[in-house]
Amino acid sequence: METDLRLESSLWIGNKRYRAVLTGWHLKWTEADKKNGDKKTVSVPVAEVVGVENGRVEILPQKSVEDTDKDFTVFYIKRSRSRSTYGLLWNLGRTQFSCPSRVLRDQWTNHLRTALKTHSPLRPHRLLVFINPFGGKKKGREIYHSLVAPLFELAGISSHVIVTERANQARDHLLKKDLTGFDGVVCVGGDGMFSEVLHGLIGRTQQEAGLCETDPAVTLQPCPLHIGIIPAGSTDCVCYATVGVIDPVSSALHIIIGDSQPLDVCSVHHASTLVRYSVSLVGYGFYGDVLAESEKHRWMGPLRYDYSGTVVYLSNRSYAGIVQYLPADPLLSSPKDKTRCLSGCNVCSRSTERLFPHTSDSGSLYSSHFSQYSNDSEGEWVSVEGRFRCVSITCMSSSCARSPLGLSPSAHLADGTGDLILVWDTHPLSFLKFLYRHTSTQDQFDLPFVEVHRVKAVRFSLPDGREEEVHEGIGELNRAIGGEEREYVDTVSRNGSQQQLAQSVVERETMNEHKTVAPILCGLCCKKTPAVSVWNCDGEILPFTEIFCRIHGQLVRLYARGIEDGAAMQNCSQESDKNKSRCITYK
Ligand SMILES: Nc1ncnc2c1ncn2[C@@H]1O[C@H](COP(=O)(O)OP(=O)(O)OP(=O)(O)O)[C@@H](O)[C@H]1O
Ligand SMILES: CCCCCCCCCCCCC/C=C/[C@@H](O)[C@H](CO)NC(C)=O
Ligand SMILES: [Ca+2]
Repeated sequence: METDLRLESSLWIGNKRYRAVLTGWHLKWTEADKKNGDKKTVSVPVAEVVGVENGRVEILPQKSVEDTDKDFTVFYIKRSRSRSTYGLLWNLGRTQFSCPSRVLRDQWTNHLRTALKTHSPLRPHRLLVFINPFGGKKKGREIYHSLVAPLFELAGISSHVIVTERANQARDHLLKKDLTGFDGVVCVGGDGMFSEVLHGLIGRTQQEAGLCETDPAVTLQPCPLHIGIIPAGSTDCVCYATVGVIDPVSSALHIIIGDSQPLDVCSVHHASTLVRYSVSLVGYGFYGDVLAESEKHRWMGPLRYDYSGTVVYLSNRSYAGIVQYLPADPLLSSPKDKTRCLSGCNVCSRSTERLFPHTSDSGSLYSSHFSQYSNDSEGEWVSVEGRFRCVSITCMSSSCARSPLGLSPSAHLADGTGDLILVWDTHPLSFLKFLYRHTSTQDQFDLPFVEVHRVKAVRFSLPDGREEEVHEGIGELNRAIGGEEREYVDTVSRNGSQQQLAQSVVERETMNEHKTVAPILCGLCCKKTPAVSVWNCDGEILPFTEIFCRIHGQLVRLYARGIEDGAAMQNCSQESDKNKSRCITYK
């Protein structure tokens, strides 16, 4: 294969002559009329070529084509460091080559296109795109049409675009409609929009596999379709933690080249109900209260979280609870080992082998069942009880612009575990120190009132009698402010079979808002600390307090590759001559 695709000739860029070589894996060009020592080689991996066009072509900010018959243009990925974040920005690099003849030009474009097909098997051909026109700063449509669609067109990807008209439209579409022919699903929006796609795809996959999602002991089937995220929300935590930057062009390029990042998913259950799935934060106490408070101030846009964080901090609350957890194998990794899960992470790669032992490559992953849960039951549960400022479970670092290293900086995207962070009740200033450390590089776990455990499952319950106390409190408050009593659990019909799914607070517009914000109102207006908080599940409020969480290793795959280590890529420029050419594109 390698020899078939090899092509070598002189090509011109402007008025300079280059020796260009296509080896199958790389396209390289070296200035020809320079002394050996001054020769610089640019090397682009074929896997990072975005498209090849005849003529002299430009795409962004506007498409322009000069249709000459001896020229061709190669578009590829070019990295640059982002000033504000840890990861690398991906931009569209472009080089226009001139050939001595049309025949040679056609040979180059044909060889390059064949090399692309051969070496990038996961590149999508057809995508289903959901745009939330109201997410974040309400720029989803503009972002997609001006920055993303031209790149998809260049890469030959056809997209079916749906601009949503209501919450949960994307989830319902994925649960019920024909998905034949699509390679992946793209969401343009924030974490809430991603969550819709996550629920739709996981639900659809289990439905087709005949598996019951409500049973926490069931080994769920990994989803066959990849998910792409074009960030256009308020927090965009999932995008930040899996790509390292919030940048629609970088994300579009990861989708185009068919990057593949497995992701752990936490299923949250109450009694015999599946409540929701989460990939980032399942948080009780501070993070739940901040979310409930922020829902009242949606009109503030992304700023609502800062405002609500301050209000909730000042209300100085802690909550009683019993936390039980099933520790993960401490020999594999630790949340305090100060490592970071970066692109090509060894801990995650070894987990793939452990979770899917019968598969040597990711392609056959979807046909395998993993027996993780039966192993889980061999572990010993640990139980703690007391008053907590917050209890958080996160399957990944949950980094975002507010917290660049995240809630748990050493958490892994795809190791089949989550990190349980217990913040015991403490003095308000000590808690502020804990919160502040999220925004810096200081260790938020190096505090006497904070514990962190790597876990496979967690159960949270209230001390005896508290659950009734809560419901009475909320009921009384509702009666006082004119709210209605209503059951939270919704019944969703899927393919004729009735399946219980806790109602998402995405549908909060149609819900009794007083119920979800009742504890907050209690705290602020009635000057009485509520007995319970609410759970924040990836930005949605859960309708239950007592929950059971289980981590499902690598249940979905994103068009991403984890965070590329900017510092390591930068060091490439100091590499030995042998590696230098490989590194030039990283500068
Ligand atoms: N057309 C629509 N009208 C109203 N709500 C919608 C619509 N489309 C999607 N939604 C819902 O809007 C919610 C918020 O959207 P999204 O996540 O895109 O933005 P965000 O909340 O600003 O960002 P983040 O979740 O990152 O904080 C989602 O939970 C989604 O279900
Ligand atoms: C007194 C001011 C307090 C400032 C607190 C700073 C701490 C920042 C920690 C941010 C963690 C965000 C975790 C991500 C959660 C997402 O899943 C979710 C959905 O987008 N976002 C939110 C805000 O709940
Ligand atoms: Ca994990």
